[in-house]
Parts: sequence; C-alpha cells; structure tokens
Amino acid sequence: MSQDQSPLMQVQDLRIEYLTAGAPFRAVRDVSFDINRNEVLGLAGESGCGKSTIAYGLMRLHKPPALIRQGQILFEGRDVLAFDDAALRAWRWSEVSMVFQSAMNSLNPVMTVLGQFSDMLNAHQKTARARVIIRTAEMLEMVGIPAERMHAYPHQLSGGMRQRVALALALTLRPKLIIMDEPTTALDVVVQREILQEVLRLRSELGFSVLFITHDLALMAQISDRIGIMKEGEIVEIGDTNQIVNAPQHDYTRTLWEAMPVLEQAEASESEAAHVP
Ligand SMILES: Nc1ncnc2c1ncn2[C@@H]1O[C@H](COP(=O)(O)OP(=O)(O)OP(=O)(O)O)[C@@H](O)[C@H]1O
Repeated sequence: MSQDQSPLMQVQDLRIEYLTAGAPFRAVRDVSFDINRNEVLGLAGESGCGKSTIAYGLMRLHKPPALIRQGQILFEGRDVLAFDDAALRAWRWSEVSMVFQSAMNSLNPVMTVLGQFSDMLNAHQKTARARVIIRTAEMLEMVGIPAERMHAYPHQLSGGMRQRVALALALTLRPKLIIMDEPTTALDVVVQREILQEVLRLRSELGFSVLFITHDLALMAQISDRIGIMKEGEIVEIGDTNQIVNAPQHDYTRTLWEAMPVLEQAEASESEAAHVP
C-alpha cells in the first residue's frame, strides 16, 4: 500500500454547465475537494444537486450539453483536463474506473462477460486469449462469482452478479481510484450490503480510493471515511464521517440527517465508528 501522503486527486474550482436553449445551467459551481489515497470519500446531497455531473466530469466522461467551464482536475499532479484522447484512454480503467448505477450502463448487453474483459484488456495491452481467460477467472472469483459464468451474457446474471462483474472489470487493471455512482441502488438491501462489504475488503487487500455517490445516507456513513455534502451544485461541507454525522457544521447537513430515520442513523454511527480508525 502506498505511503505517499499527497492527495490522489485534487479538484479545484470545478465549474460544469449544461448548455441549454436559454442561459447555461450551472450544475457544478466552483467546487474544490481532494480525494486522498486509499480513502472512501462519499458525496451526498438531494437529487439534482450535481453529484453525477461531478462523477462524469472527473473522468471526462461528460457529454454535451455538459461542458467543463473552468477549474482544474489533478490526478497525482497531472492535469486531467489537458489530457489528449490517447492519454485519456490510457488513464481510464488503468488508473481510474467507474461503476455506474445500472450495470447495464457499465456492461455491454450483447457481449459475454469474457468478451468485455477481453476488449478492455486488449484496449490497453494486446493480451493472449489464454491470458485473458485466466485474468477474467481470477477477477470473477475475487468478487465471488464462479469463473464459468464468464461465458454468460449480462442478462443471464442477477442484478447483484452484474454489479459484481462491473466491479471486477473496474478493478482488473488495478486502478488507484474507483468512482461509484449509486452502484447498488437498484439492488435489494442484503445484496447491496454484501457488495459494499466486498468493496471495503478489496480496498484493504488491493489499496485504492473510492468516490462513492448514493442517496442512502446510512449506507454512505457506513462505508465512507469522509463525506462531502452537496447542495445546488456546491459542496457546503466536507469532513470526516464522524464529524459530518455527529457534529455537522452546516444547517443543510443537519437537515439531511434529520430526514434520515433515527434507527438507521444510530446504526450508521456505530458501524462508522467500527470502520474509521
Ligand atoms: N443533459 C442535461 N441537460 C441539462 N441539464 C442537465 C442535464 N443532465 C443533468 N442536468 C441538470 O444538472 C443538475 C445536476 O444533475 P445530476 O444528475 O448531476 O444530479 P445528481 O445529484 O446526480 O442527481 P441524482 O441523485 O438524481 O442522480 C440537475 O439540475 C439536472 O437537471
């Protein structure tokens, strides 16, 4: 695991707008934050506050009409906004990867699981078929899926299994950061918890950072080391999970927590205390 204390990713004054027919809509308003090495940073806030726009923007996966208007994204000191297409392709998957809400957005529905591993591996480095099969089997087993399922198509797998495949794919090239946008929202609570436990286990085994986006504050408190609270395109507060849960500084953070069922909050604090050293 890296001993480097410098932030993995530094986001400074990031502004993202949607160019609509009228005035541009400013979805992300000059936001600054760091993602540290090996941490889970949660991003919370009500629907429409700009979480997904940030997630896509950080990977430069945002599409028109979204436009990054200003700011800086540094990854290990490198200027991501200055990357050309080749640098972006090399960077994605190998240093940063993303798991979306619906595995159907991460996975190609008309390709077997093996085919998707093959495409991704070959896009980075020409890889012999035997090697692709070995690597796919290893990665599937790492996330608790029997290796023979590599021949299945996504629709032949359960929702939970598809998300595990998406996670395995995202981890294959050992990225330093995984961006997870509502990765388990579509799944039932038990499967959701199992998968997030898996993410935490893999993180301690492999060492990577996670930017974790969810509507579910209890879940967020359980798995995050730090949490940023977003409101209308701004980060109004960011801090250690313990502080954000137990001593929020901003009124909006308090409002968000108050909207959460008391039982879940108590459970979250307990579990959070168990996770945060
Ligand atoms: N293609 C688009 N064109 C115009 N506005 C958009 C577009 N996509 C998103 N927006 C607007 O940008 C704002 C931020 O949206 P975003 O999806 O980032 O929020 P979010 O916090 O991720 O919401 P949710 O939790 O519901 O996914 C919203 O007001 C949304 O309506």
